[in-house]
Amino acid sequence: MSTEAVLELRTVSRVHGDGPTAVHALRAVSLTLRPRELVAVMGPSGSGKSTLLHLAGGLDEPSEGAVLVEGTDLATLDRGELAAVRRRSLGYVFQDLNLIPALTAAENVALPRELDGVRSRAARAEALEALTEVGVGELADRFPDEMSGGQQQRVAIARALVGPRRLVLADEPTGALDSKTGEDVLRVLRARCDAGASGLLVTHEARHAAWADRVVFLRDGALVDDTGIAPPPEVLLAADGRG
Ligand SMILES: Nc1ncnc2c1ncn2[C@@H]1O[C@H](COP(=O)(O)OP(=O)(O)OP(=O)(O)O)[C@@H](O)[C@H]1O
Repeated sequence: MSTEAVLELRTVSRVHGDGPTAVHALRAVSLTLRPRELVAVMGPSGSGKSTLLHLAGGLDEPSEGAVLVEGTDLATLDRGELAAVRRRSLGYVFQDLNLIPALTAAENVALPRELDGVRSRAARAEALEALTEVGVGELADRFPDEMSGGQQQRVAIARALVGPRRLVLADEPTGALDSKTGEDVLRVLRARCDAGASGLLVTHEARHAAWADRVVFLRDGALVDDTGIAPPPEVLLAADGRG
């Protein structure tokens, strides 16, 4: 297994606007994710967590610094190439799931693969595999409104993981799920990282961050700890009991 960084942020800053009203959403953040690593990002509201995730996923561009996905600086890519990296290497799980209501679970999961040129029969097979991996294989032919919130969330994770993607970006993926279902979703994410992917997980909850290998903290756009040495005590306690 390669130990090359799957994601590397090199002294990345993001400033919105300019002059006295400029907002420094991120300040000189450096962060490296290696294969199999799940890193949690915590910090108060407005500290820059979503901005970090958007930059990592090529949905936003840094004002300074560089974002590298599997060794490629995203700034060197044209629009088409960036779109291809986003489809092939990256998976997103956001709070609003963005499942397409008119498509079944399997069709939702297969869609990004078909957009990437995979034949529909092969894309469906990949989708079934991804759905089975997250424990909802038997719901493949149901529509989103025929599933519970937790089941829909698993479908969204399957869609983020389908095919050869190696980097999963999750912004509060447990959203409004009850705590049991939320834990299940994190267990799936953890298992996927153990199987070779890398994950960046934004969360407000220390017990969710406990699933991560490392926890990094943002404050006013700056990383205040990237060592994992000094997370809050509750994170350490919870990590000990990780299932
Ligand atoms: N498009 C934008 N224009 C101006 N300011 C922005 C923009 N996007 C984000 N910001 C500002 O950048 C800062 C970081 O925002 P971000 O959404 O990354 O924080 P967050 O930690 O994810 O917050 P939350 O936990 O509330 O979701 C905030 O001050 C926010 O108001």
